Amino acid sequence: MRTNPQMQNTASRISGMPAFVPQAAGHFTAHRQRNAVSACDWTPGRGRRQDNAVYDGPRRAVVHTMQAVSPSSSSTSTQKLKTDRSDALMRDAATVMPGGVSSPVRAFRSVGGSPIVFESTKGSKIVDVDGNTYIDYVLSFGPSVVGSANDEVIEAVTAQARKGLTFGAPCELENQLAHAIIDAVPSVEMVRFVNSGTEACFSAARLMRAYTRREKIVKMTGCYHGHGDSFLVSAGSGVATLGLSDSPGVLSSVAAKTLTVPYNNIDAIREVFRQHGSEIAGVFLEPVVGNAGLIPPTREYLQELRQITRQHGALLLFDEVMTGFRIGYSCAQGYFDVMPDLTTLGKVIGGGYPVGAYAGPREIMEMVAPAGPVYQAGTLSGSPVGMAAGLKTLEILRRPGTYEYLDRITKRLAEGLLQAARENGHAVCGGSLYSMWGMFFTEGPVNNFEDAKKSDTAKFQKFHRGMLERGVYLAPSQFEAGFTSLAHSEDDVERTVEAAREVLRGIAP
Ligand SMILES: Cc1ncc(COP(=O)(O)O)c(C=O)c1O
Ligand SMILES: NCC(=O)CCC(=O)O
Repeated sequence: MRTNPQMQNTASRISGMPAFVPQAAGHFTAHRQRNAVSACDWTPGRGRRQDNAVYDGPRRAVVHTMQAVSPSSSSTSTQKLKTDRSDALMRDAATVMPGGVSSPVRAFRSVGGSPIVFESTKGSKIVDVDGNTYIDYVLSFGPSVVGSANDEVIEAVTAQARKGLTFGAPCELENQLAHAIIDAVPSVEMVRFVNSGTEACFSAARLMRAYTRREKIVKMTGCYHGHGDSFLVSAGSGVATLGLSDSPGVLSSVAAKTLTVPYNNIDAIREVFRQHGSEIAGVFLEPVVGNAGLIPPTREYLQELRQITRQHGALLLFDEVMTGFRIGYSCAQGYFDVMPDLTTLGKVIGGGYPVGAYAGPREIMEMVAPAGPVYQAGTLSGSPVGMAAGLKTLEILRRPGTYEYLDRITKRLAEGLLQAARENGHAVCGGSLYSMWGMFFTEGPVNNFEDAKKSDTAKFQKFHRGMLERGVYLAPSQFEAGFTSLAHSEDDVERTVEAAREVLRGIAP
C-alpha cells in the first residue's frame, strides 16, 4: 500500500485550525402533511469570521444598485408570460447551435416549453428579452454567490480589463487567488488554475492516475464532474435530466475504467474496493450532491470514504466545483471536517468568469508540469480578469456574517417551500445548506440518485412553469440544486414562497 506522508502533514495542519465544528449530517426525510417549522432536516454550523462588520442582508450592508431591474418590478402574481422574443430567438438559435443552446442543461426538455433568453441580471433578479423580471435561483448554475453583476466585482474586473485581458504569462493576481484558496480550503497547499470545472476534473483524474499508477476511478451515480470521458458514466445534471446514462463517443475502454456506486452507501464502496482495490486510483464525489438535486452526505459516510481510500492506497477527491465557497468559506471539506487528497473548484472562484482549479498537497501537485511530468496546459488559464473577479468575490465572502446570512435566508426559503407543498397535500422532501437548497417531489428519504429518481417529475414540470409565470426562475430540472446569493432579500424569499403556495394549490397532489 502506498502511504502519503504529505497527507499526514496536511491532516495535522488541519487539526490545528480554528474551531469549525461541523454538525452531524442527517438525511432528507419526508414531511408529508407535517407543518413543523423544522422542515429543513439539516442545519449547517457557522463559518469562520474574518473582520468586524456583519452582513445582514442586501439592503443594509453591501449596496447593490439595481440598474437593470428594481426589486419591485418582478411580479409574483400570475402573469401570462409573454415570451415572443425568447421564442423567436430560440427558433433561430436551433438553426445555428445544436438544440439552440451552448449547454444542454439550459434546454427546457424536461419542463416543456422553450428556454427563456435573458438580457440582463443584477443582484437577485434576472430580466429576459421580453422584459419579464424573475427572482433568480439559478445564478448561472452557481457562480453568482455574492449576487449577479455585483458592483464591487464589476469594478475589479473593469480595472483589470483596462490593464489587460490576457497575458499568456504569469500575473500577480494568480498568486493572490492561489493564496486565498490555500488559506481557505484546509487540504490545499498548491493550486493549478484551468478554465472550467470540467477541465479541473479531467485534469485531476489524470494526476490521480499518474500519482497512484493505477487506472480505475470510482464515481457515484448521479454525481456530475463535467463532461470528461471518464465521467460520462451514470452522470447527474443534464446527463440525468436528458436520460442519457452514457454518451456515444466515449471510448468504451475509457468508460470501463470508471466504476460507479450509489451515493451514501458505504457497503457499495467496501464491495467495489474488495473487488478492484489494487486497481483503483481514487474516488471522485461531490461532497454534497448538487447535480441530482441537493443530497447531503452523512459525515460518517465521508469519514468512511476517507478511511477506505487510505487503506487501499487510493486518493479521495472532493469535487467542490459547486460546493466550493457555497458550503461555508472552508468549503464542504471544512464543514464536514473530512480532508480529501485532491479538490476541484470552479464556479464561485471565477466570480462569473470561466475559472476552474484543481488543488491538493504539494507532494501530489508537484507532479504537474512543469514541476513534474503530468502534462496539462491552457492558453487562457489564470487569465487576469477571471482572477480579479474570483479574488473580489472571495473578499466579499470573507466579510463577517455572510454565510450566516446565506444560511438563514436559504433555510427560510426551503422551509417555506416545503411547508407550502405539504399544506397542499404534496409529498415532498428537501432542505438547504448555506446557499444551496433543494426540494424533491417524493416522500423521501432521498439519500442518493436512485431515491431522487422516485420524484414526480411531471409535477415538477407544472411547478416549474407555474413559478416561471409568477416571476421565479428555477433550474429547468428536478435534478438540479437551487442557489441563493447575498443579494437575495427576505422579501425575495417571501414572494417566492407565496408564489409557490399559489402554484402548488393549483396542482393535484
Ligand atoms: C460538481 C461539478 N463538477 C464539475 C462541473 C463542471 O463544471 P463546468 O460546467 O464549469 O465545466 C460542475 C458543473 O458544471 C459541477 O457541478
Ligand atoms: N448542475 C449543472 C451544472 O452545474 C452545469 C451547468 C452546465 O453544464 O451548463
